[in-house]
Amino acid sequence: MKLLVIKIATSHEIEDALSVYSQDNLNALGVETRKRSDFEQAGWLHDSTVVELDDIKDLPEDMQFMAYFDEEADKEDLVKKYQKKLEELKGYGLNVGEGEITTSYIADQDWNTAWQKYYHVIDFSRHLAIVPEWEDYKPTFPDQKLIKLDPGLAFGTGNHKTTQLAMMGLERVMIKPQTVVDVGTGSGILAIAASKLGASQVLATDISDESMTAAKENSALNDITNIELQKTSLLQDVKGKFDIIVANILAEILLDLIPQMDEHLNENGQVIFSGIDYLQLPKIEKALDENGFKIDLTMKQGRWIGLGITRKDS
Ligand SMILES: C[S@@+](CC[C@H](N)C(=O)[O-])C[C@H]1O[C@@H](n2cnc3c(N)ncnc32)[C@H](O)[C@@H]1O
Repeated sequence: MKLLVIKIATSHEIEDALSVYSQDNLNALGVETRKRSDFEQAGWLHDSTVVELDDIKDLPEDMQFMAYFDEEADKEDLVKKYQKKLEELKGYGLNVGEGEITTSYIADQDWNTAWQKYYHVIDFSRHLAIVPEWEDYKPTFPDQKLIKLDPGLAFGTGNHKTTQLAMMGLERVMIKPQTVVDVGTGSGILAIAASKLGASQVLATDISDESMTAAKENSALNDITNIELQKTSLLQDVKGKFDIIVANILAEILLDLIPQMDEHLNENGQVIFSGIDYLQLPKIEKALDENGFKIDLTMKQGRWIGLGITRKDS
């Protein structure tokens, strides 16, 4: 079998936006970037070996973004969608660089394992470490909890800044064994983090089949029995109320979640949002205000924003 590769000559400013769009909206099997700054940094780091940038084959002007798809995927349609996305991002005032899109096919014999070389242990905090299934890790603190993970085709390796912001938020708000709903669970990473941090019961929802498979397998990998899965859009058809709602999804989708939150949040409940590009923050603030919520905590990594939210009257 072969893979379709879509390569975009672009700018590092839109790396995260293209990664999330490729995986969430276009179901890419994987994404990869080559940045000029990485090569330049290599020249600095190994100061005994001066890296001659001119000698590097196919050196990106700024960044090359590669997305991998099944060979049956509609190439022309994907190219059109990427062109549209670049236009949209440009409209937000972002630098999209050259924007040239090329396509090719490669044999996929190594793909399933080749990407594993990019995922290593993330010693995330004093409380949590994310450990790929194929790696060994001994915690520095004896009570540091390990999240064992094989993300499969679902989003959520722990490497993404948006996942990390959501985990920071969870660590901040979980102060007793509370109930949690993880909306858009992907690999299940946040649901597992919540369970490991002491949640009494966790519900994880997602619209994608890949996510349901990955989250189920990852719960089992971590010997977790208090995570329930429900395939649905956001909190639609979800029964009951929770102490904590956590959601790492793009802002446009969070806007649909906000009106559903009151019905599913216990008294004094808390909400953690991540996945918000800073340019989209005003829209989120307005929707929260209109729905009776206020922001108590704002976290930022790069251009991504994470929020801690409560009801206005709490
Ligand atoms: C950015 S990923 C986050 C994955 C994981 N929670 C993490 O933090 O790494 C967003 C996830 O939301 C899911 N998603 C997108 N739209 C959704 C919707 N309307 N309802 C439920 N899940 C949705 C996607 O399938 C994807 O798994």
